[in-house]
Amino acid sequence: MKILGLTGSIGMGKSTAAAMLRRLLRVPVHDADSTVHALFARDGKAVAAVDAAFPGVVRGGAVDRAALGAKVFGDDAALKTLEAIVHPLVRAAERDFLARHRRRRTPLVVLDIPLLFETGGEARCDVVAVVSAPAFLQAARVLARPGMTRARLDAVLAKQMPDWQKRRKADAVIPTGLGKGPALKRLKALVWAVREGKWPQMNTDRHR
Ligand SMILES: CC(C)(COP(=O)(O)OP(=O)(O)OC[C@H]1O[C@@H](n2cnc3c(N)ncnc32)[C@H](O)[C@@H]1O)[C@@H](O)C(=O)NCCC(=O)NCCS
Ligand SMILES: Nc1ncnc2c1ncn2[C@@H]1O[C@H](COP(=O)(O)OP(=O)(O)OP(=O)(O)O)[C@@H](O)[C@H]1O
Repeated sequence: MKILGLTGSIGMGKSTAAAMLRRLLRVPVHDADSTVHALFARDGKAVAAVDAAFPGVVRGGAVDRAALGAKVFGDDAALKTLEAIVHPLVRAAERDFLARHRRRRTPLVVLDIPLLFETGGEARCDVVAVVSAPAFLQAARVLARPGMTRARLDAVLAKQMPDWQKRRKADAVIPTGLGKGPALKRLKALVWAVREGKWPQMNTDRHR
């Protein structure tokens, strides 16, 4: 089974690319962000631990993500505490997903992980694709979200590897600044190449 890692900085179009892979190209996708959302929902596995570490952010039995985000982006120690709670649970869900698809002999799966390079996740992938768009488009997309401010965007960006570095480490770059058609075309070509074993044309930087 081949594992394609999908990553990209905030607002670069990762969720859109993941939806294309899943719905249009029929590749099973494991989405780290939605795993986190499930862990934080009512009865989610991380609710009690988050409540203990960040009093006041659990409301009605679920984690208020906006309130938690306001506490952790800009406070390195708090973000580390949160990551220590969340990341092992996300990894466990990912392991279950991979084991299920290995049993089914699925030829190709996607791991959609926002912090793939930041957490060394490329070691678990055969090929890594990065979604990327110019910074002005990224900012416009993110600032259009309700409750988002320039300061919050800067605080998140400060905790992520810069886009240029991700592009340099990736095996493939999916442009998302040119519209959905070109992004889908590139994803389609990539999926075909990985399935056929015509990839990777190894990016040696990644393996140094
Ligand atoms: C702080 C939280 C509650 C904010 O939730 P919210 O729904 O408002 O935002 P969302 O999850 O969509 O993230 C917004 C952007 O921030 C980025 N981001 C999220 N967590 C981190 C982090 N630990 N470091 C850097 N960037 C991050 C995401 O990639 C995304 O681009 C949430 O992001 C979270 O729990 N983060 C810690 C867990 C984590 O590391 N998740 C990343 C993938 S496992
Ligand atoms: N290929 C594309 N062409 C045009 N618009 C796009 C493309 N990909 C994404 N977008 C738009 O950019 C915005 C952000 O996309 P998306 O939610 O997929 O980003 P993301 O990387 O998942 O963000 P985050 O990491 O913050 O969750 C959305 O409004 C989406 O419609």
